[in-house]
Amino acid sequence: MSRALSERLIGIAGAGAYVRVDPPVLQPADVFLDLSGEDIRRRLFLLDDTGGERLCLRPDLTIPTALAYLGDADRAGLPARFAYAGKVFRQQLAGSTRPREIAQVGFECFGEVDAASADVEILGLAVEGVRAGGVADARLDLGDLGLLHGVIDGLDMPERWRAALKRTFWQGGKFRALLDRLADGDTAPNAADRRAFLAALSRLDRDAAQSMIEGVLELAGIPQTGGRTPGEIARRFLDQAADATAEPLDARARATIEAVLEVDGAPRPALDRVLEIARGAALSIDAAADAFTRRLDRMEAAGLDTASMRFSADFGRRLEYYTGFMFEVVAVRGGEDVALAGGGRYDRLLRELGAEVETPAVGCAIRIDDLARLGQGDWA
Ligand SMILES: N[C@@H](Cc1c[nH]c[nH+]1)C(=O)O
Repeated sequence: MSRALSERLIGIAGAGAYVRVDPPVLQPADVFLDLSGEDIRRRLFLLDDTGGERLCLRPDLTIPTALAYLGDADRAGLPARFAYAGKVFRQQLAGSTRPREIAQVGFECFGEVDAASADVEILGLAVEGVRAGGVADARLDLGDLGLLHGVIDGLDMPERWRAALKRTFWQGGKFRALLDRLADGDTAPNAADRRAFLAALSRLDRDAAQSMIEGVLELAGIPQTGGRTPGEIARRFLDQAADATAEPLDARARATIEAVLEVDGAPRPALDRVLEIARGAALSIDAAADAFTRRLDRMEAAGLDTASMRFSADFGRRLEYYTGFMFEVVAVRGGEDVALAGGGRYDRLLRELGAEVETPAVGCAIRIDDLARLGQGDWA
């Protein structure tokens, strides 16, 4: 890891504005299993402490920074800004050439009520950081969960489906398979048998069915698969049972979601297109659209050229704690996109970690090794 580059980037936040933190590499695993999403949880390096505690190597520094903030009684509830430099650890699939150890410099801003200005402050640090690392031709990709959630929340469907759509909207094939299942039902070859089984399950008392399935899994010696506990697997079974007997997703609702997710391009015209689709489906997403516009106004006031940015409604990141604005700073080399920095807004995470008051948050991380490799500077 290029220490010189890390130090230089930490410095761009300005002396004193961001407090430097250095959270432990070993973290309690459960928090990450619960809050960072399925993709990261499959990539966790898990370890058992002899004391019985389940630990992991930190897969990111946002959650450890939030935990450090919440652990400091003098600070909790007050706005605070933190900077860090360190490695995160993620398992890679067999054959992947992606690194397991990733050096990051990051910035987190907690408790700032002016969301648009905090978003732009963080975006500005990422852009400036990448430029300071010697990459001057990076592109900015933007996403916004607010718009998509506004649309999904306005459509008629069970709450569980909304949550599933929000979790998978950026995952291409997996998302299409989910839409197919919600709209057409289960069409797998053994669908009739599965349906009969799931329908029988859905008639049982939920708690009794849950403990029965958990019992079967434990009896079969399946303690945990793909990072899921028997309890979670049982819950998913029961959810599928409920889905199998629910009214299918309406064709118009499906078409609306698909049309929104196709929107891609410069942010202002893209927003107009999303609004047009929402209006056509009699949905009101004014609050999300206003927040989006306010943020663009702030970006322009800060001297950023929004017309050259690329908004995609299906832009998503692997981490599931994001709740609104998301972005990546991307360089193209040899025809390949290399994401040098990324981040976004995560307004629920601190509450989920135990904060006593609403604590909006936004942050970003810059990937140091890729930046040092691509940049013009001599950072070795
Ligand atoms: N932790 C995220 C970046 C981020 C910081 N804050 C919010 N997001 C990552 O590893 O990509």
